[in-house]
Amino acid sequence: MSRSAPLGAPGEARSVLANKPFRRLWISLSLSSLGDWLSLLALISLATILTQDSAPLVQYFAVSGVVALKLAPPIVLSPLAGLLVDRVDRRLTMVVGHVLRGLLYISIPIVGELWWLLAATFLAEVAALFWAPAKDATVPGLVPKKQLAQAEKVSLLSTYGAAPVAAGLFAVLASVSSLLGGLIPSMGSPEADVALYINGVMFFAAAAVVWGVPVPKREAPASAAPAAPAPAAPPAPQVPFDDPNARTAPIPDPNARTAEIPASGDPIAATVETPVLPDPAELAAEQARAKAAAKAEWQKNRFRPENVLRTLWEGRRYAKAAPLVRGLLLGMLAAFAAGGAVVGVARVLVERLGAGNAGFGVLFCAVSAGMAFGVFAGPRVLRDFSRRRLFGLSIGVSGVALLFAGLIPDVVMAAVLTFVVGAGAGIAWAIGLAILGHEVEDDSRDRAFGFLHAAARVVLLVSAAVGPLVAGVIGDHGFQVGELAYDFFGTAAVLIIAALLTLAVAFVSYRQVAEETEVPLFTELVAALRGVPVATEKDEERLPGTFIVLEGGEGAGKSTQAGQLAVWLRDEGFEVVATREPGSTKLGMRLRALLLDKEHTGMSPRAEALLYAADRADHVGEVILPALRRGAIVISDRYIDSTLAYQGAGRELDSAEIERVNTWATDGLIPHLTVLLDVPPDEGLARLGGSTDRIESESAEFHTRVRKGFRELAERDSGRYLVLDAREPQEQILREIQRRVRPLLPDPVPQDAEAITGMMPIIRD
Ligand SMILES: Nc1ncnc2c1ncn2[C@@H]1O[C@H](COP(=O)(O)OP(=O)(O)OP(=O)(O)O)[C@@H](O)[C@H]1O
Ligand SMILES: Cc1cn([C@H]2C[C@H](O)[C@@H](COP(=O)(O)O)O2)c(=O)[nH]c1=O
Repeated sequence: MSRSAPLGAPGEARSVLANKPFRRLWISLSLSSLGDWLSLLALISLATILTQDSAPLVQYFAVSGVVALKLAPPIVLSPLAGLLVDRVDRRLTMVVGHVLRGLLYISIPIVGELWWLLAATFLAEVAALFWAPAKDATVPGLVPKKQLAQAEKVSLLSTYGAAPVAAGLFAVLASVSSLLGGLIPSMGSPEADVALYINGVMFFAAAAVVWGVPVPKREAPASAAPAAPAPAAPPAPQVPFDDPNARTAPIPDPNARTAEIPASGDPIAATVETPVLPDPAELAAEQARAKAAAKAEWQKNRFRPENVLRTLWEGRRYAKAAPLVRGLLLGMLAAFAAGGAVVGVARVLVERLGAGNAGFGVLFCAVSAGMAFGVFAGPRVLRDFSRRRLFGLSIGVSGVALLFAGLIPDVVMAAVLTFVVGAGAGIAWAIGLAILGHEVEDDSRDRAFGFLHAAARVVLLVSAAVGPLVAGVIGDHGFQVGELAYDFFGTAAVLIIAALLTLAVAFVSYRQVAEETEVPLFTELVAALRGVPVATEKDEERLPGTFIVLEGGEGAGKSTQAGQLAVWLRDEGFEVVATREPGSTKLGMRLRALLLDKEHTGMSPRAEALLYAADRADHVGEVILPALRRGAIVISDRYIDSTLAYQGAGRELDSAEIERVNTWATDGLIPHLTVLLDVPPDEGLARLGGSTDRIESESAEFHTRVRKGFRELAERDSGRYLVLDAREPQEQILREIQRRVRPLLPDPVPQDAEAITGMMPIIRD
């Protein structure tokens, strides 16, 4: 998954939903998502009710079984779906999947037996396995490429937004049924049954809606045509694949991300027609080439449903990644585990607290709404507080809330506290994704996010399924201390254990993720709560921006790298000011002309040093400091070290004096990072070609001294320098610079929280 663009204004969401075929698919998805969440609640609840007269351990096992059977199939069996999705009619797959699920859910309350509840849950999930990839493979054919990211986000929003809605609906159903149960005692509490019937109806409605989606016919990939047919050969037929039932005109799909294989299983058979060629051997060779090319193209483009286990296996190296990435992954997964523990034990917990299904709905609603709140509000909370610190802290807050939810046997408190658990997890998820997006290199970002999503699903499954088992093993206990009676439930013990583990992870990831700073945590927190900047001793420490300088001899590639770096950082969403010395201000331009004009050959070295310092003073005052105060990233092509190397080492002036003059000229502003591009002078000068200016035309000895001067400066202050061999390829140099720059960047918190929801792991659909 790429770091997708934010959903943007609601208008953009509307524009993708204005597309009627996609809107139908989305409505179908929303209905089935709502049904999915509702079924999770109803099934857990029904399993608890069906086992209420059995031993507590049986009840815990039943709940755990439902959770496992509901969440495991998409993880374990996803490769199966991949075998079929490119081979069968997608619309039919979606319709049949929905109808089957509807029938299965309706059958559960009719049969009314635990074994069938578990079996039907599993079968419904197997049916869902095929719907999801069929839907995913259909979207690119319905939506223009530029709206694909929006389509994906709209889908994810309705998938996750459905969770609190379903929980609220379930709580309302439970309240209504207990009200009616009070009036008509023989009625019992049929809310779980009713929820499953409603569920069935929702899936039937989803099937009816998706039946009307005009799943586009596909054209054969262009490369499937014979590569170079003889003039007499007819053009390759554009054989439409897919959907014999299509009732509407095929939608042309210039952006198709997917290619389909015909029913025969041979991607080529339908696309290569025998041209009339004079030489049969040549024709056969031609056809073989075309077939191989088309097959390669199909392989490249064919839709691949997510294979969770493979993604996990391929991404295992992230467990050994740098501490920062490791800390982020660990913390985000712990946040998910905390939420999973609540979901797993909530139903039995509320029963112990005497709240029943309504309480379960409220608790589920609280944790899912808390998570949604955290994800949306997280980036806006404590804007002046370090995101890296907030990451660990919010996991810690989740842990503390979970601890109290376990300790206080009260359903109202449990609802409030589980909301806090969800909110903390949501904030950590949002911040973690934003930081991870900047930490991981562009080319491995997709894999890192894929790994995170896959791991999050497994963690959720394990925590939600194992929680009830542990609760069953611990059992429920009552304590009597004098007059005081305290009921301690197995479910509460699970919450406490989960809380302690979450707190331990919060501590570890805080240490790995939070940057080292002299500002104490409490001071920063108080300042952020009051909305004032943290008071520090030195003025420059207050500058929120980042100052990066590129140095080196003539033709080393400074301007090239400065430009590339600026492009990358702007792409990452930062304000970047790319500048250079001498000559970035009005006065500086005149000074540059004076300094580089060969008319002034023989200028006194001190005058030369002072003119460069004058240019720098103006540059710092007019360009660099204002940008750093705004929080921008300033990239300067040359700075003080150039004077130390050229006028100090090159002209053999006293470097301490040069430093003093320049400290005064710049008010002591030093860069956060200086990248030295080291190149032998003759190679660098050869790159420039053409006419030379006053400094470039200095002697070879002069340039050799300059190079040596730069290298000595870097050795003296190696922590602030990155020295690179400027003879390496430009792309490699840029990668090295990016690697070094990443940790210096300000906290990347996107303004659009939707960008983060778009990165939630797909747990269902
Ligand atoms: N790594 C590299 N390998 C080969 N050529 C490069 C490399 N980097 C830049 N160049 C080429 O070298 C030439 C000089 O590059 P550039 O202008 O970026 O250098 P510079 O250090 O800014 O020069 P100046 O000394 O004028 O400030 C350009 O033609 C550029 O394309
Ligand atoms: C800042 C600074 C520069 N120089 C020299 C180095 C170069 O020859 C020119 C600047 O031109 P560029 O090719 O655009 O980099 O000026 C110097 O001698 N001292 C300095 O402080």
